[in-house]
Amino acid sequence: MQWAMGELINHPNVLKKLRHEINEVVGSNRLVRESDVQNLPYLRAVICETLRLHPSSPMIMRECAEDCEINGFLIKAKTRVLLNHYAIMRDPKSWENPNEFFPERFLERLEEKNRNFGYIPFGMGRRACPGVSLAMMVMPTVVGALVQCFDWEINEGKLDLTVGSGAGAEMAHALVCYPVLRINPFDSSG
Ligand code: HEM
Repeated sequence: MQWAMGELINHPNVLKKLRHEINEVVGSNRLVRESDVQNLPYLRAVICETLRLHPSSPMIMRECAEDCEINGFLIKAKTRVLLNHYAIMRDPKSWENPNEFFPERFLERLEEKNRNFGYIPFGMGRRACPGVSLAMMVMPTVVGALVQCFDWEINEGKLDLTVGSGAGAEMAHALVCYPVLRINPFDSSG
């Protein structure tokens, strides 16, 4: 979620478009709810694009159950294979301008990308993440509420969103931003 907020702050046009969608669908008299998520395609696209660029598990591991051949390479049984999600989801063969934060790409043709294993922030197969439904409900709701209720100020012109060198590909620099109240959906007097 901090990557989503960082990308939104660095892409004011995306933030504006997202806020417009939330204003249209939810309005300002109540907070974004989980049940709104299905009616907020651009919000979902923002979360999908964030997970593409910043998967929380950039690498996963598998152990071969039996000898197999992949692209002409013999992989012996019991070999441990690392899958690089981070690289797969930035592969220029699957993604146009792969390093660019562009949520619109998820408004169409997502299924096709899934089938080609080009988009796997939650892994794939029988050990894929069982928390995907919960995550894809909670993250949009929280990010949606943060965008709905607050403007976000930062110290300099742009945030430094360099990816850190750790195995979790976390932020190299802590996200520092300041909320400024826009609307208070709990304020019945307004
Ligand atoms: C943005 C949120 C999340 C992301 C990006 C994520 C991503 C992943 C990934 C990539 C894996 C490895 C899948 C594989 O090996 O193919 C995984 C496994 C797992 N995740 Fe998540 N996850 C998220 C949230 C959650 C939540 C909310 C829960 C539980 C409430 C959860 C529970 C698990 C469990 C139990 C596994 C191990 C599954 C297994 O080995 O069979 N995850 N997750």
